Amino acid sequence: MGLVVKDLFKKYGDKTVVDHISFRMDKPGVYALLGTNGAGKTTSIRMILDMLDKNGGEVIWNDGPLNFDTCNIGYLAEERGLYPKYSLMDQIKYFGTLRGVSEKELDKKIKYWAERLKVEEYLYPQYKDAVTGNKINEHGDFIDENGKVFLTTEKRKRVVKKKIKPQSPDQLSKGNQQKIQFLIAMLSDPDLIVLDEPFSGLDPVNTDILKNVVREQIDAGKYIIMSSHQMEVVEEFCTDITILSRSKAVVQGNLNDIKKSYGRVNLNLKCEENVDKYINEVGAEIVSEKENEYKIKVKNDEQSQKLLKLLVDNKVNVIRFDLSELSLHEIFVKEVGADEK
Ligand SMILES: Nc1ncnc2c1ncn2[C@@H]1O[C@H](COP(=O)(O)OP(=O)(O)OP(=O)(O)O)[C@@H](O)[C@H]1O
Repeated sequence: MGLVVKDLFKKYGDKTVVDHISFRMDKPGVYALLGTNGAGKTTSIRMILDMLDKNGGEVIWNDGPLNFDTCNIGYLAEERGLYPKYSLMDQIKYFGTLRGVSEKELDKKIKYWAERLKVEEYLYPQYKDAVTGNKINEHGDFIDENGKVFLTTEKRKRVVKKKIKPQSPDQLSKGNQQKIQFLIAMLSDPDLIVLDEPFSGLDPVNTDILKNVVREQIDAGKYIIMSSHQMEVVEEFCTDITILSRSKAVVQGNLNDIKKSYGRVNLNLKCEENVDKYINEVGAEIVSEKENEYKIKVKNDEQSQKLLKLLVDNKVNVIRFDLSELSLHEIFVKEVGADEK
């Protein structure tokens, strides 16, 4: 069981845009496909999903070729894919049916995901009191932003309902369109979830909503491929990565192993006095310093231990001596930055 991507190759005219990319997912989890703009992530994803012809390579899902017939796929594309003028609900139902969700199931699933992603107000009729403009439920009770009743119809003198129509995609913000497309991707309860820039355009609250859903899907044993420029978010989820640069894989493998291979080279040091001279003596690099609190780049463990010994021997009061590995962001910049110059 799993996904195998072998030797993917794509050319447009003379230009190679995906140059022999291979990776595999033997178990559920998140695989991150990272890279600079134009590195070939979206093209790779489309070839993996059999939405774009390849010039070479193959993609295998559970011992057979991968496509929308052989695998229950949920795909969130990078670009907006909704028809601007048609009703959102009609489109969601249309795409849900295309993905094989039965009509009976569809309404329940849409309702569930609309609640989870907090997009109900764009999909279902909303009611307002025509006199006060206050939000009311279908019985005429006053409700707050979370739909909680705070004044019942019995206690109110009169009820004047005004129905607000659900919206069409062109009336939605970029982030809400993104959430609707994510909702569509999740309708079939997919086994393979492919998210191309899932967090782009989302505010921190909605980013958290989506992160929670991703966590849940990981726990449910789903295979997830994620492409993103937001390294901190990807780092939270992924176990394995490929970093693409100019169509080629420049870094690939298990993220922990990759981090280990660079060593613990980030040192946060806090002392009770200025220790520039000791840091310079061992040849480490001061990245920043504020009130005797240093961010330092060391070459290796030997250099950091030498510094610690020097501080202790000279009776410096050390408040913090904290070594850590490179972040994914730093690895990305290190590997791809040189290529881009
Ligand atoms: N239909 C096409 N015809 C010609 N070139 C194309 C076509 N589609 C993509 N490309 C080129 O292929 C390369 C890879 O594009 P792709 O969209 O896969 O990059 P990406 O890594 O997803 O970038 P981004 O992070 O900016 O979305 C780019 O140089 C792009 O210009």
